[in-house]
Formats: sequence, structure tokens, C-alpha cells
Amino acid sequence: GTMMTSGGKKCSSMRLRYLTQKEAIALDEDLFNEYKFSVDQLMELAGLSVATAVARTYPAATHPSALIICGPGNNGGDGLVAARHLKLFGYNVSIYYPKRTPKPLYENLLAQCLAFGVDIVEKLPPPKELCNEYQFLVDALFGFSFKPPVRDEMKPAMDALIDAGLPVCSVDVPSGWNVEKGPGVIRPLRPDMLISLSAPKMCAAPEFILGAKHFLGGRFLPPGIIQKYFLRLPDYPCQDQIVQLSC
Ligand SMILES: NC(=O)C1=CN([C@@H]2O[C@H](COP(=O)(O)OP(=O)(O)OC[C@H]3O[C@@H](n4cnc5c(N)ncnc54)[C@H](OP(=O)(O)O)[C@@H]3O)[C@@H](O)[C@H]2O)[C@@H](O)CC1
Ligand SMILES: [K+]
Repeated sequence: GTMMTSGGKKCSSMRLRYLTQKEAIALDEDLFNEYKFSVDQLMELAGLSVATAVARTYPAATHPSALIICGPGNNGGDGLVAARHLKLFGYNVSIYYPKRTPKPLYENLLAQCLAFGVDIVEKLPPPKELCNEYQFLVDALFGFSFKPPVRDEMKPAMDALIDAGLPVCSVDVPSGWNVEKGPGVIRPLRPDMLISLSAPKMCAAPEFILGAKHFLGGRFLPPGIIQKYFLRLPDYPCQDQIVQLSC
């Protein structure tokens, strides 16, 4: 079923199925091995849906500047793609990307960000000072492959997300959370919005994300995957790359 949000947008209220960490990893492998997608293809669509959901939630008129915090894996790659699209949408975009995996995929995405005028932040200011420069943060630190606890090398990035007091959009999984059991730690990241990619993971259930806005993006699942994993996904409206799940 669908409900209307206060803004008159359609918002799906159907009962979803939430993936375990194992299922999320297996589904991802099926897309590459069985369905012959390349990671670049899916990352571009994933990152574009992130940028679209962000732009719908934080209009550039009131939220002109964003800091995107990118991790070492594909979740960070989604962040690099989203950074480029947000720049194209008219935002001032900076990225913090402390651990750069030396693979052509990430190197190329970073080179594209630079060519589009995305700023690179080498050292983070104290979390409380981030609000002097940015109106929101994008959490592209860890996705469905994360295993807690957060290692020391990523603590400054985590602290920025938790302590800045700015609204945070989490990509696929709120970073630092257990993919299945949710927040788990004493002072977890509390995102203002979450965009699940391809299908929501268990930590995206309402009892964990509480009042956060929830979107689904990554409109690329073949019917065979939907059947194999017994997915119940809402319909994407028209040609949209995202659908809002909670109002
Ligand atoms: N299927 C889909 O729909 C698509 C999914 N996509 C995206 O891919 C994401 C999954 O990406 P992923 O598998 O590359 O892993 P991800 O979660 O980014 O992190 C792994 C990195 O984090 C590190 N790390 C782990 N634990 C850590 C710790 N405790 N403390 C510190 N570091 C830790 C780990 O390091 P390692 O343990 O290997 O040394 C590794 O470097 C998914 O969520 C979605 O956003 C789209 O791009 C395409 C379509
Ligand atoms: K994340």
C-alpha cells in the first residue's frame, strides 16, 4: 500500500523483508557473477540514488554545503559517486576520504570528483566546528560488510558523524551499526535519514532507525534475484531511482 506524506509525496507502507548480512553479501555476488553487472555500473546507480534522496531531503537553498565521509570499500565508492552528482545538482561538496584503497575504480572516482570541483578535506576539524562549514553530512563509511567494533583508524570519521550535531544521511547501513542487530553501542550514530540500496538490511527495521526518514534506492535488481531472496519491494514511482519507505 501507499500513504501520502505531508508534502503530498507517495510513501510506501508495505511490509518489507530485511536481509541478513550473509544474504546481502550473497545477493551482491549474484549481481556480479550470475547477472554479469560490473561494480562501476551498480555503484553509479547506487550513488545517483543517494544524491537524489539527499537532494530531496536537504534542498540546496537551505543546505548548500555537504561533507561526504567515505570509507575504504564500496560504500565509500557510493559516496564518491554521490559527491559528483551532488556537485552537479548545485551543492558545495567536500569529501573526507582517509583510507584510499589503491584500485582503479576508486582512483578514477576520486579523479572525477576533483575534475568536478569537489573539495578534499585532509584533516577534519573538531566535530563541533563542522557546523560552521556544512549543513549536513553523508555517511558513506561502512556498508553491509562492516564487522564491529570500529577500528582506531576510522574513529575520527566516526566521531565526526556522531558528534557534529548535523543531520546525517547514512548510505545503506548506518556506520558502526551491526548490520543485523542495529546500533549496539552506547553512543551510536543516529542518522536523520537512511537510504537502503537494492533491499533493506535487518538494521533498517523501524525499531532500530526510530524516526529516521527511510528511502530505498538502487533500482537495478533483476526478477531472478527478487524471487531467489523472497524480496518484497515497493514499486518505484514512474522513472524515479528512489522510493520513500517511511514518512
Ligand atoms: N549489492 C548492492 O546493492 C550494491 C552495493 N553497493 C555498496 O557496497 C557496499 C558494500 O561494500 P563492501 O562489501 O566493499 O564493504 P563496505 O561495507 O563498504 O566496507 C568494507 C570496508 O570496511 C572495512 N571495515 C570493515 N569492518 C571494519 C571495522 N570494524 N573497522 C574499520 N574498518 C572496517 C573493510 O576493511 P577490511 O576488514 O577488509 O580490512 C573494508 O575496507 C554496500 O553497503 C553498498 O553501499 C554498491 O556500490 C553497488 C551495489
Ligand atoms: K554507511
